[in-house]
Amino acid sequence: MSSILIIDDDEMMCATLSALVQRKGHSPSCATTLQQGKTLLETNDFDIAFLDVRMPDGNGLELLAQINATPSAPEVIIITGFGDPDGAELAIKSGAWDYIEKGFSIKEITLSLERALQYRKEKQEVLRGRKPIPLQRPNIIGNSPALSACLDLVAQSAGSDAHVFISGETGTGKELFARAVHENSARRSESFVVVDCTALPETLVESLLFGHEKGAFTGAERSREGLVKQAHKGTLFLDEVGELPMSLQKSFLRVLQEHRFRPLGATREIESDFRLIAATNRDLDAMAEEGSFRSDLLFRLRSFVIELPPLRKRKEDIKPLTRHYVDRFCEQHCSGPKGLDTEFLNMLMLYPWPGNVRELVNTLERTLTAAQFDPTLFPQHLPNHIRVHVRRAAMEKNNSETEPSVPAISSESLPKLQDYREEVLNHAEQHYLTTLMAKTLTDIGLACEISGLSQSRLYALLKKYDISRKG
Ligand SMILES: Nc1ncnc2c1ncn2[C@@H]1O[C@H](COP(=O)(O)OP(=O)(O)OP(=O)(O)O)[C@@H](O)[C@H]1O
Repeated sequence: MSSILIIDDDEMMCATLSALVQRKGHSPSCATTLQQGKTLLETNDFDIAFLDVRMPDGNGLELLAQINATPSAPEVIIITGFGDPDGAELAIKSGAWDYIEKGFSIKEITLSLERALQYRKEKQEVLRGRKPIPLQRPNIIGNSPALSACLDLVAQSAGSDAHVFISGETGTGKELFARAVHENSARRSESFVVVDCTALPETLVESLLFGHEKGAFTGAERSREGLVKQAHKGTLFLDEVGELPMSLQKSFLRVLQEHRFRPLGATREIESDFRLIAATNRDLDAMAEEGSFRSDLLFRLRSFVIELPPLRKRKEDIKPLTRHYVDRFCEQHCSGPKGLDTEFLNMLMLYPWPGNVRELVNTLERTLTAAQFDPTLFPQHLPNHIRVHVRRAAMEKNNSETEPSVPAISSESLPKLQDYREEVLNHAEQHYLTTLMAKTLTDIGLACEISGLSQSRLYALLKKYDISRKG
């Protein structure tokens, strides 16, 4: 039996919800003001709290933080005004478990309550710390604090059946982590079904996801099981969920809530008990704000969030990743092990890797092709664009550290104007030439073209100021 708190100033609503809660075998308590609710929360433990937004003594959402801070921290189901478009958004942003509009049906509220209770039960099982199972992470390389925090989340999610939402830039390992969640869950022996939402053809999307009966549409010569059904008892991985067509988001939300759907042309609904993992590299909050992604679906997807950091924010992982992939490629090509020069590793550390781990892996493969039989990898084996980027960034940094300032003079010992002018000129010339060499990466032809200097004059000036002609 669970304890349910109902905070609503409408006494009829309190009575209706209490009766429903009792019928389901739980114990209800009612509060008709926020203050009463607070007092009950201080003296009792609750599993679920129904919370009305508009209360006579304030806004219910303001109580959310306090509810979360109580020892029992019940899951909160917000009751929003009927047709209040901001209600759902506010509830989502305030961190409630669910929201429901006034005027709800008994079926809706029962479903919401049951799901919240199921979620709480699973969460508590995880928190109670059933014997920790060692995490399976065969293909995930790296031990940086940022990556380890994500692996901790994989371990936590392993003990529950909550939907998982993985965000991160392209190539950060979202699919790899989705597989790790599946491999560590109780569903590991069932299928892991990948749906790439960018590759779903608009016209076939429904039939691909939900399946169809023979003759459901022209060309449907045989009935076909959809991807959602194929994930029965296993995991459904929706990659790039931000690309899910708007037309399908509503029906998918329903499938997510009820785990039932009707294949095209079928007369009866079928069931699929899948766990959902969704991934994206897009800003779904911004998409929800501009109306291209349903905020209620986003709310459902985000039961358990893993945010993968970009590689540039966990540079400690670059070295073990490099060692792992270089060894792997050498083994695949039977070329014997290769050493890694310190400068080579330094250069990898200095590059920002906009394509993240995928870009690093591809780069290493290209590098090994360039290195052929050389036993050690040096910066020279790296693709040009990486060396150019790193060198340029270093030179620009040096340069910005030596920004020119007008040479100082004092009123007591003023130099002759001609001497001072020459000193300022030398100073400016030196700065110009250092910047020129950094910009052109010491390409003398290009430097002459930009500066308008002849090659011999340029050389003379570089010599005068002791500026290197080599990068
Ligand atoms: N921590 C890691 N250890 C080892 N390999 C990794 C790691 N992270 C990513 N990779 C590798 O990088 C490549 C890209 O990973 P993955 O496809 O999982 O990224 P993604 O975030 O799903 O990319 P996208 O957003 O473009 O779909 C894969 O080859 C994957 O094996």
